Amino acid sequence: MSLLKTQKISKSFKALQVLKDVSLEVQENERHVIIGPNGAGKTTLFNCLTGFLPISSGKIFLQNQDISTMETHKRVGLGMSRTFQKNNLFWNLTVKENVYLAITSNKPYKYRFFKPLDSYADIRAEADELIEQWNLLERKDRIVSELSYGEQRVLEVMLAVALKPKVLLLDEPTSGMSPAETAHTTKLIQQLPRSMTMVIIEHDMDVVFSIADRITVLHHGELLLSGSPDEIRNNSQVQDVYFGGGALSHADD
Ligand SMILES: Nc1ncnc2c1ncn2[C@@H]1O[C@H](COP(=O)(O)OP(=O)(O)OP(=O)(O)O)[C@@H](O)[C@H]1O
Repeated sequence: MSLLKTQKISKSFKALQVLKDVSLEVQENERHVIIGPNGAGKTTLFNCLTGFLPISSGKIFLQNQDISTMETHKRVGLGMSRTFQKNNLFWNLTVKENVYLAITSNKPYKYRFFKPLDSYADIRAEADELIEQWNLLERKDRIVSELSYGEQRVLEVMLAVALKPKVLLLDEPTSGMSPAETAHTTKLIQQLPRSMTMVIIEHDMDVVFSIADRITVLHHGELLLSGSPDEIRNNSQVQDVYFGGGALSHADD
């Protein structure tokens, strides 16, 4: 069953058409990676899916519900969570405090403002487990602005995961990470529950081919091809038009 579907969506910024009749289907439990050259329209597609930008035409469905004009916070309420290419964190709070806030935003309202969040044992335990899994234990009490860029990216992915979304949208999750952070983050993404459907924009082909069940190639705002990793790797149009031939052969499956 398709969880997230677009029907011929287009997006223009004045005279510039950035998305052209994009019809994309993301199946439930799928890890769907969007690739394409710089400026292909990948982030714009994410902004349209999540409601940060209104589409110019077409329709978007989440679990068969038409969400084309729905506000972002309502889409979040239906189970969408995303990260941004640039970090979107509470800079003056600690790592731990950022995690507490992400976790409580997903819980029924029982956490009162006059009681510190870390006095709740259930929140503390859930936060500690996440922080340890994502290798940020030593940074737990640091203010976010003191972390390295790579650590901030790790934290942002972790916060999106903490919301336990139905569909997780990650915009270049490993960009700016060190090779070790990239490897660790890729492994953790692979280990996330299958019930968490994912749409991921990624440039690093090793990461793409180690995560993707299905890949969509965007080119000049159009959907060039959606297919299995092998279909994408072996497609001559993808090779010639986008990768200039041969570039995909370096990636491991
Ligand atoms: N708010 C905006 N106003 C005008 N043009 C925009 C806006 N946002 C994006 N664009 C343009 O839309 C095109 C696609 O941009 P987008 O960021 O979606 O591409 P991308 O595939 O995500 O690229 P990259 O891989 O470099 O992140 C670019 O030409 C960009 O300049």
